[in-house]
Amino acid sequence: MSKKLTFVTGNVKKLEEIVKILGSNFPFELNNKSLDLPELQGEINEISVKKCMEAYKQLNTPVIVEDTCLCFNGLKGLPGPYIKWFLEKLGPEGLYKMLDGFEDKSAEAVCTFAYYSGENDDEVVLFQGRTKGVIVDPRGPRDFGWDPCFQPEGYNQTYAEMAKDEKNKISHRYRALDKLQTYFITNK
Ligand SMILES: O=c1[nH]c(=O)c2ncn([C@@H]3O[C@H](COP(=O)(O)OP(=O)(O)OP(=O)(O)O)[C@@H](O)[C@H]3O)c2[nH]1
Ligand SMILES: [Mg+2]
Repeated sequence: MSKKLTFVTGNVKKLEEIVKILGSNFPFELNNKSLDLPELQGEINEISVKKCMEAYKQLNTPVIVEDTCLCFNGLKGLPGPYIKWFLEKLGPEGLYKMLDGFEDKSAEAVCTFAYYSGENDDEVVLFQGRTKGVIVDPRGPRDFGWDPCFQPEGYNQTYAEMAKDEKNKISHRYRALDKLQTYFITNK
């Protein structure tokens, strides 16, 4: 019997990338449920665990959630998990300008998937992927969040300027999904 998992996100762009990256190489049926889950403050892993438990509480079925952070090294990791609100208020230009007074423009995109089966004795399992880069004056299409101001290390294009398939080969999300996929393939 194929196990059913529910991926909970309110973000269609995330979902689009996840479906593309996983392709047909995923051993379980993955449904999507769009809920805007409350996110508590704290460290990255703690936020993901709590978000996952909240999803389970609401749906009472095996769940996967994802949380994305954008950490500026010059700001000691901030905005990190709060990037959504900074992006919403400042846009990609504002994110770039935040680093005006800082020589260090380096950053890290961090993607954390959290899975909870709901079974007795099981705990939330985390899968994390990180991609290093620099924050630049925005370039490229505006269809996904802070992509225009994040230029991955070793590239001269921003995430937004790269072809989607190219981003999906090196992104924080790809790296996290790679671990998640391996876990589910070995724990079929
Ligand atoms: O340019 C981008 N490239 C990406 O690859 C990417 N991944 C996430 N984001 C944005 O960063 C914030 C994360 O917050 P977040 O993880 O809480 O997401 P969310 O609230 O939109 O969805 P969810 O929590 O329901 O899954 C939100 O503003 C997302 O739009 C990205 N922007
Ligand atoms: Mg969210």
